[in-house]
Amino acid sequence: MTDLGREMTDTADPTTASPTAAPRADVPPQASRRDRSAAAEAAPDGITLTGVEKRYGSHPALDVPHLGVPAGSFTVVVGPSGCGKSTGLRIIAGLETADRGRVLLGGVDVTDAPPGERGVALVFQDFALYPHMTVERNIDFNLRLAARHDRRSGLSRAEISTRVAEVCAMLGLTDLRRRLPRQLSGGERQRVGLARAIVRRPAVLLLDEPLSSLDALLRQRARAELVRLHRELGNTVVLVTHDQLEALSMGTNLVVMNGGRVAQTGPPEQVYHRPADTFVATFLGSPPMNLHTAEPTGDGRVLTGAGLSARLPATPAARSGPLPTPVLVGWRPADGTLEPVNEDDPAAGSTVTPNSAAPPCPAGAPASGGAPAGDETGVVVRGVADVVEFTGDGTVVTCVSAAEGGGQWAVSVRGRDRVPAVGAAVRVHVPADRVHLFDPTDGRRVDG
Ligand SMILES: Nc1ncnc2c1ncn2[C@@H]1O[C@H](COP(=O)(O)OP(=O)(O)OP(=O)(O)O)[C@@H](O)[C@H]1O
Repeated sequence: MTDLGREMTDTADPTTASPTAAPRADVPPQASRRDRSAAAEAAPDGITLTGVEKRYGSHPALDVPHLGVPAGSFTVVVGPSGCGKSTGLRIIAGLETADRGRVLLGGVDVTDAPPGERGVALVFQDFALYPHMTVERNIDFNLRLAARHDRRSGLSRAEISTRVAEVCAMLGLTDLRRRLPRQLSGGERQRVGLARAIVRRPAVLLLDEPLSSLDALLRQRARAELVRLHRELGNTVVLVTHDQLEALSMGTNLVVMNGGRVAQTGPPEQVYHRPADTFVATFLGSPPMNLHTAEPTGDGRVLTGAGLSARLPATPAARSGPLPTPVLVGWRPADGTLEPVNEDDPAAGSTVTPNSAAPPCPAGAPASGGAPAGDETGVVVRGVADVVEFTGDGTVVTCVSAAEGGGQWAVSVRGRDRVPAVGAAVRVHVPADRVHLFDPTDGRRVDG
């Protein structure tokens, strides 16, 4: 038996899926495998889940009434451990069967199709490589298999060799090409798994934490390469991650999951700046969004809480009806600006130490310790610096509220701006357009 002949007996591995691509919307569900694959190569398409539910025993792992992954998008799925991210990916790949619901790839119902016929490539966190094959053979295996099956549409030896060389260079594997998987570190094995999937240029690429074992530098490189690859291929990528930076920076589309459900979807900027509820608001962003309980007074434009006062604009965009009482006031640590503390402020009296060569606090800023001055809108919070953490490109100052019951909150100080010393009184202003309002009873956003 030739090498390839021996390798071909190993094709039971579902993670290698089909060497072709995903089906297309204009191909009917009953289309043959060959038709689906040919159409898919011409135009990759999106993914739709409808009414998908999955339980393990009595535990509901996934409950997705509807989720659309746009064709050609780079969709990042993020959420806490155990929220159903991998289960969803495995159901799309056909490695897991949903209890109910349908999975459509490019409008074609593949719910009952085996993994190998779905035209997707899936890369796991712990991708299983063929132990008896070198790195190079692991990577080019599916391409050689496809070429062997279909000599007309398969790639030539030279084309395969070029693609493998490209992908090895991209993932820093060139010098490891002759090694066996057992001679690689965990991170190197993971890179081979990734190379093996992307070398096929699949129309749908599913990535389950594919970068988690890489060191910071390689991870940064692989991130950029994946984004570039997606731009070049225009395929549909779904990447599962725990990593905030990956979630916000890599994708064109973000899916935030919580407890088996989709909490919010949309472009990353939109989800970050307009979180639908307190879960999304506090899950995305580091440090997380600060939340304070406050009571609207008068016409609802003025809010007061422990160590907090706020004045909202007269006509807040898209807000309908009165605010709930109490209401949760949210702001991101990076949206707050340190202001000078008035000597009369009950929390004042401590000093502020400058960073070396740092500019002073903003000149001309209102110096009152209470509500935003004059007609100014926004939120003012007051507290005492408790923990000061240097993060490289800034500093995070965690403060204890100036008033009892106001809890803790954090403000990010950019670059070399002045940083309060531990124990210093701190006053932070947040502009009105950076303030988020939520209903404490269900956590839903109430300001549009
Ligand atoms: N084979 C299984 N048997 C029983 N329970 C399972 C099985 N697979 C997953 N689960 C449970 O289903 C839920 C969802 O698991 P899943 O692996 O999809 O979560 P996840 O969001 O990918 O988590 P992580 O980020 O930790 O990988 C979890 O509570 C998990 O314990």
